[in-house]
Amino acid sequence: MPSAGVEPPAKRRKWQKDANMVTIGGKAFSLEGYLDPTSRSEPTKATTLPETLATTADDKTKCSALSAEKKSDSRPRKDGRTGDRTRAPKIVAEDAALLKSRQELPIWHHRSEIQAALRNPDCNVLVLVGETGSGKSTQVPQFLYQESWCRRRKAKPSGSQDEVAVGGTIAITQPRRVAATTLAQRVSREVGTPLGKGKPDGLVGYSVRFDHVVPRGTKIKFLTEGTLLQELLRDPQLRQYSAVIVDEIHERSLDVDLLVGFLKQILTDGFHGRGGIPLKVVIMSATADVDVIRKFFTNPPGSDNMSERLQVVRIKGRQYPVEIMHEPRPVPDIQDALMKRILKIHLEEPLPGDILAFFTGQEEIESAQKLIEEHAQSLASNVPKIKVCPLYGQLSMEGQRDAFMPAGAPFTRKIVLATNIAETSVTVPGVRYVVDCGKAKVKKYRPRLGMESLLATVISKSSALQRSGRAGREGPGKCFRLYSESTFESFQDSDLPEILRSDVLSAVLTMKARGVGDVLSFPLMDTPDSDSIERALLQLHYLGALSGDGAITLAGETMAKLPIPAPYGAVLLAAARPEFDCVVEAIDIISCITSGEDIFLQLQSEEAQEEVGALRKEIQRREGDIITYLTSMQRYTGENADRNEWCKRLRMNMRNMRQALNIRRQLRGMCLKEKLLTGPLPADPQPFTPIDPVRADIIVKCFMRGFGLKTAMLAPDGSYVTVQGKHVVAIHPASVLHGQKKEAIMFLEHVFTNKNYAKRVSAIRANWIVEALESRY
Ligand SMILES: Nc1ncnc2c1ncn2[C@@H]1O[C@H](COP(=O)(O)OP(=O)(O)OP(=O)(O)O)[C@@H](O)[C@H]1O
Repeated sequence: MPSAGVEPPAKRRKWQKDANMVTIGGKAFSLEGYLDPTSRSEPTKATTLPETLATTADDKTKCSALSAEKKSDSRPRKDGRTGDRTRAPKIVAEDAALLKSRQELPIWHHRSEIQAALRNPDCNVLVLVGETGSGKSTQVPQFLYQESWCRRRKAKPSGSQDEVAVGGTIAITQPRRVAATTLAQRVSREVGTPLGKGKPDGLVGYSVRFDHVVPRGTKIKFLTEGTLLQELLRDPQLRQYSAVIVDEIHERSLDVDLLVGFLKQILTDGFHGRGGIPLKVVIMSATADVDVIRKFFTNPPGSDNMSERLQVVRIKGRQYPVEIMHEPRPVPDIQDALMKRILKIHLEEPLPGDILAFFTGQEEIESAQKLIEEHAQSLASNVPKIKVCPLYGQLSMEGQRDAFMPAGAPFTRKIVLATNIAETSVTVPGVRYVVDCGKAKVKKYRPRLGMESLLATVISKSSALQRSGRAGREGPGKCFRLYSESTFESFQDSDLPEILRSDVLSAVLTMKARGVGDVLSFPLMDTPDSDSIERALLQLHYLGALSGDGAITLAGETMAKLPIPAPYGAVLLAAARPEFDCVVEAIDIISCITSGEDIFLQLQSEEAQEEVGALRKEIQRREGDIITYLTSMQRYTGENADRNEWCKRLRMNMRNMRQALNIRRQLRGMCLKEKLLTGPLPADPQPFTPIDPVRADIIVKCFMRGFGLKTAMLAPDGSYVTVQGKHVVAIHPASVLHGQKKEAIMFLEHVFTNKNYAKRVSAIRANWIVEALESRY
């Protein structure tokens, strides 16, 4: 296939002269399909569904299910769980078109088989494997929520005198927020109780970080794996649920591995803590290794044999075909190839049909967005307009939502630029064309060095299949792989589970907080090496999360509840102590750090660096990066006029700053709840006063309570040598301290890219290291 190219300006005039043809990369393309926008094209398919819907046969069943629910219905509590009160959701009849599309899904014909498998009192685990788009995520919870075993019941857990309510709701987990929220929206419409403002009742809800929408009467709740793990800390037997559906298990995130470990514990302890009422577990994926899952659930060391309790259902086929195209040979420059392919599709393929392109990271997406938008300005009037929507994990929920809305204007194509967050589970409405760059940024942790690397690496076959599965969901689709067929054949079948390649600190803390005494014998599908676990135990002890005998401390319990890595949790706990008293400032800093790749845009040209460097002087601090983050947040929230304009002037990442505000709000709320802060806090905007150097030192010292082990001393040869491990590190070029010599430094991140780098660096005194290492809670 010839390579396409971005039209050089000189040739653009030709488009205006000869509107039927354009030349890209030396090849002429016809624009016939676009020539008469009014008659030939339609806007991309709208996804908003009518609110007034026709009554269907299914509604009768649903209404009776709901009237049964009336007797023991639920009202949301502050913690997002449902109570046992009487109030049924108001039913809106289901759209006939939606029902028809459900019935056309391959999984529809397996409805009875799935229901029968779980009705069997001996079967508590169902493994469901079906192709992408076969209907697993949207349909399975709907097949199950009216089953009699799914009713809320009263039971007396062993050792308790009182009856408690058990079951009534189905939890369905997703690896990411975007999948959980969009699936909840879709399923809520399919069951006829669409989610929305002013709709307190409904059968479907969701719970993700920053957002909990759990209407009264919720029977199906979509959650991220992390949110369900948080619920496990409060409710170790998951008593509010009758079933937990673990979707997209093939992703093997650290959270999902922990989650199935806890589920297995609940399954194998005889449900005593649930008053004998079983919890059903459904494991789903298009690309999972069934043998691994079967082995995990049927061979519990030291417990009864589960082999009869596990069933497997396989669903064949997908609704629409996806044509897969490979490059004839490897492409030299991925970013360039992505741009060319996207623009080529835009010129060659007719509307309707949006594009979803997979990039490696936020930075790559942002630079591509800029180029495509610039290019869109110069398109001839008879070529469709372009709406670019970025989609990556750190983008705020509102920012992500755009990608799921129709382009919004006639004769416009939506082009979604995504990281692998759109790889599994999601349906991006309108998408017919997928472009897969064949790479993803993957975090790898080297426990001995305590160092993380984030490098773009080739994806697995499983990822490639998932990516192509994003096309062909609403009609036949095409997937353009920017690698050759033989390259695809060389990919590993699946990715290495996260637990084997990342820091297990937070996983060990979660286990401890959930009462796991011996972490090494916790049931895991893949066990990290004992060195990594021991290191995590030692670090948690240093952070004050574990006592000398390995039990969780009160401080550790609080850290486990906070939605940030344990070292930042330790910083917040220290900040609440009278000698530091800087929780508000610590939250500002942590919010900036955890909001995305960086709040400061990286500037390519030296000219731009010089120009912005002068402007950024007003926020840069000689103490280093963390006080610079603090000043940035204080200036941003203190901005009275136009915060976006302020970001533009200083070349700050507007999206990340907005996300930082969300995190700040959430952390403030949690710190008030945990009594680390006393309210009320002054409302923004507050007048900006630069923090004085004495207070700045106090804040840096407070951060050392979480990062005392991430320190380095200046050696006589001018290099920095880490206190732990004695490795040479360089200050990262993105740091305000880059190129400077300080007595000692503390860094919050240790990464390897082309060199061993310390990131987010602060200047410290050597004696502060001793103080921090000797301190204990
Ligand atoms: N938000 C949505 N908007 C429009 N259609 C949707 C939406 N979500 C799902 N669908 C439709 O429902 C079909 C089934 O989606 P579902 O997510 O249940 O499949 P799946 O088998 O779980 O796929 P995967 O394995 O890729 O997650 C999609 O192919 C699409 O046609």
